Amino acid sequence: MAVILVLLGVVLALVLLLAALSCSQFGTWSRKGIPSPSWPLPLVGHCLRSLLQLEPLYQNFDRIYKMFPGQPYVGFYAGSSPVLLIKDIEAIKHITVKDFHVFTNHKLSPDARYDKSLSNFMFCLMDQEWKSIRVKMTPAFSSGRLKTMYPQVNAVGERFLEAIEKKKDKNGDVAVNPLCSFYGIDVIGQCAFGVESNCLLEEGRSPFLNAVEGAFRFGALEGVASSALMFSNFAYHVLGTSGVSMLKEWRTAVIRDILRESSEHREREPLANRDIFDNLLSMRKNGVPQELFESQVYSMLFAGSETSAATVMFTLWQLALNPEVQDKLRAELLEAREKDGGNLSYETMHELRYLDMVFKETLRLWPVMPWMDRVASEDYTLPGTDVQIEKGTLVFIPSFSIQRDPDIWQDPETYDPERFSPSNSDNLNKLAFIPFGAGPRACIGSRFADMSVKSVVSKTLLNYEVCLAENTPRSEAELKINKMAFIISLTEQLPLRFRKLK
Ligand code: HEM
Repeated sequence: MAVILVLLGVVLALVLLLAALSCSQFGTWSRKGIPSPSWPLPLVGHCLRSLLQLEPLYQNFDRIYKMFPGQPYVGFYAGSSPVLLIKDIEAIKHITVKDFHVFTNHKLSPDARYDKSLSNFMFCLMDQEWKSIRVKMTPAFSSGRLKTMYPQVNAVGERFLEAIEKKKDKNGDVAVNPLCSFYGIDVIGQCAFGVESNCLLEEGRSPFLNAVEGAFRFGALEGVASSALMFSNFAYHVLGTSGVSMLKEWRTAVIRDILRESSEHREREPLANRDIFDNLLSMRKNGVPQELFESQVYSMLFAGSETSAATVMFTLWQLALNPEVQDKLRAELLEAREKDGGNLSYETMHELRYLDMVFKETLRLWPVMPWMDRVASEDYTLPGTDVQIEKGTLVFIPSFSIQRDPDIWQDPETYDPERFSPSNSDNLNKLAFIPFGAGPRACIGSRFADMSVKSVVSKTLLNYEVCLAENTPRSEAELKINKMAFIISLTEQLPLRFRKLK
């Protein structure tokens, strides 16, 4: 009994010590005169609701954003870390573009001792190492390369239509989110992994899907490790040394085997038209080490599949909620298809103005990566202000909140593609539309995402009227948002009704 009491005493003392240490920076924002919500809590700062999984992180940040209307910056504490939330658009331009050399890196840069593969992902690489990989990967996303991948993407889109037919019930209802996820994985699998994955039609039987899910579906422990990495270096190292990390090597073993096979296959049977995977293979041939090469392949899959899938899902849902927008878009698509002799070409698809407006409006309301971060690599003063950002400070750019800010957007909660019409361009603050980030570190795959989302949405509308099913959520409040994920995703199936067009 006495031993137990002593042990409990030691644990309690340790927790109290940790709690006290975690508060050591809590005076940062008041010292600087930067507005900040009151009462940060030991160990969690202002993120208690997210840690208790009552709301996803982006909603937590959105609450903080809205607490200080009219203020350009807000300081808060994520765990023990002081974070500067930037609301001012000019300051965002400075951080992401003009003074990029100071804010080159993300905080999410895992320690290679615990997270070897992940620490080599393009998103996590730092400084020169990041630059060297980014430069090598950029040609994979040129217009010419995208055009040559368009037929491959279209072929996956055809399978999306087949999957709708296969899945729909007697009312024509289909849970659309799994199909969108399979579409996202098949497209990236095909163009960046060199595999004919066909998750759309094979579903559970697809070995590629099983491998991807095995490697990248994070559980609660991995979620804790990623939050710890973001918000408490100390907690991340404690977890790492105890064997808890985000992406365990054994998890990637199966997917690594598939990659080995697909690399050998591509070398034996090269494609006539080069794709992202060819670019990755050339990189390896030209001296990029195997581990770094593998991580770039995984990072395409990781960063490119669920993001595009969620965008397809939100677009179809918004079109079902807004039938007049859907009709207008279909009219544009039908006219273009007729002019093109029955098939939408790559060039035509990119000329379709209303399709682009719909794509942008969906990403304005649903930027599936709802915030971005940067870390200051040296002491920095925000131009035109006396706001000092010390070396090592974490800076957040809350795209979700900015893209719904009523001081920037008229009637921001309304889905209205017309706000992106050319006639409205004078009223639009383009810098406040940042679903793909901004500056040299913006999403490398944005144009690929544009192509793959528009392609499958066009195909769907040319073949189906997309309607609300009985149990489709009618409003945002009814959506069951995943409270654990960094990207915006749903925890429940989203049914939509598909009526075949004559
Ligand atoms: C609608 C779909 C997508 C959205 C909304 C999206 C959004 C983003 C955002 C916000 C960032 C961070 C940008 C920043 O910090 O400034 C990012 C980075 C990245 N994205 Fe995407 N993305 C999408 C699709 C894709 C696709 C299809 C690929 C690959 C084929 C991709 C690959 C990447 C990579 C590798 C990075 C890290 C870039 C770097 O650190 O240099 N993304 N994405």
